[in-house]
Amino acid sequence: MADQQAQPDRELGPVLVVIPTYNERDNIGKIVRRLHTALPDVHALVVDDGSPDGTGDLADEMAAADDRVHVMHRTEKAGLGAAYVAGFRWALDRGYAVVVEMDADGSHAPEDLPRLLDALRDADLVLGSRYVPGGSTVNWPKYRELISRGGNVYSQIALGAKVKDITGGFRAFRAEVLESLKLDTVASQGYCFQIDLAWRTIELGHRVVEVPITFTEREVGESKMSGNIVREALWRVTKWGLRRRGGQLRDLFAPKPKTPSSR
Ligand SMILES: Nc1nc2c(ncn2[C@@H]2O[C@H](COP(=O)(O)OP(=O)(O)O[C@H]3O[C@H](CO)[C@@H](O)[C@H](O)[C@@H]3O)[C@@H](O)[C@H]2O)c(=O)[nH]1
Repeated sequence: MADQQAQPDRELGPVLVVIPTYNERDNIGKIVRRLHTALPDVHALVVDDGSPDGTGDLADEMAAADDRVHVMHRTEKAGLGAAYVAGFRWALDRGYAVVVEMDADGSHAPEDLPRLLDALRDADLVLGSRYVPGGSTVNWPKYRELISRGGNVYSQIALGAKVKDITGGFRAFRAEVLESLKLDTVASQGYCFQIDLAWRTIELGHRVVEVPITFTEREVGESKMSGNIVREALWRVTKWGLRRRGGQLRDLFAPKPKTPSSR
């Protein structure tokens, strides 16, 4: 069971914030300090993919000095999705009740997390949303906003997803919901991991709500966004969408069960 010190809220239980890192040495200390100023009792797990800039070593020093900080070292850069799945398993094995996704680079404000956790009292997954009233982006290059908005519109059309920001990476899950998502079958590596998990959650009928957040472009370090990440999202969402339409067509043409009056 997770340390009781990690319990910020009697109703929700212990919270773990999973922070994936690749070359975030100049960001990780600051974001964890901000997190613990906003919510002193939550725990943080840094999932580092062998960052060449020494992020993992710095995270080890932070963990040695503060028992609310934990570190998972992975050998090589294997994508955001794989890092999160490993972090989620770690959380579930240790009995955390709430698992949060958050970037290391300050794009997501830890000061917004109390609002996400408040909303989780009446939900199973809370999405920090840039595209609901009150949400916004700051200093994001126009082309990034275009890709992000385009990805959301495409997901709405292909998957019928009703949420406005299915690609965002600041969100809070109830642990039992994560357990239900069949993490073993998650193959998404890049940012489409976000769509994958939100879509699985919606499909299972869990309660998903959006809370407005401000996403602020990082000031230090580089985004890991690439053409491959966009292409992966495109083909996976298209595949899921076609599968969904196939299912709908099958239902439409499936022989109807005979009712007693039609016999
Ligand atoms: N461990 C690990 N961490 C990674 C990897 N790739 C990225 N990260 C970490 O994941 C976080 C987000 O990566 P960025 O590359 O900074 O993301 P972004 O371009 O700002 O994209 C944001 O917006 C996307 C679109 O809405 C989101 O999908 C994404 O999650 C993120 O919030 C950062 O903490 C970064 O170090 C990886 O392969 N392995």
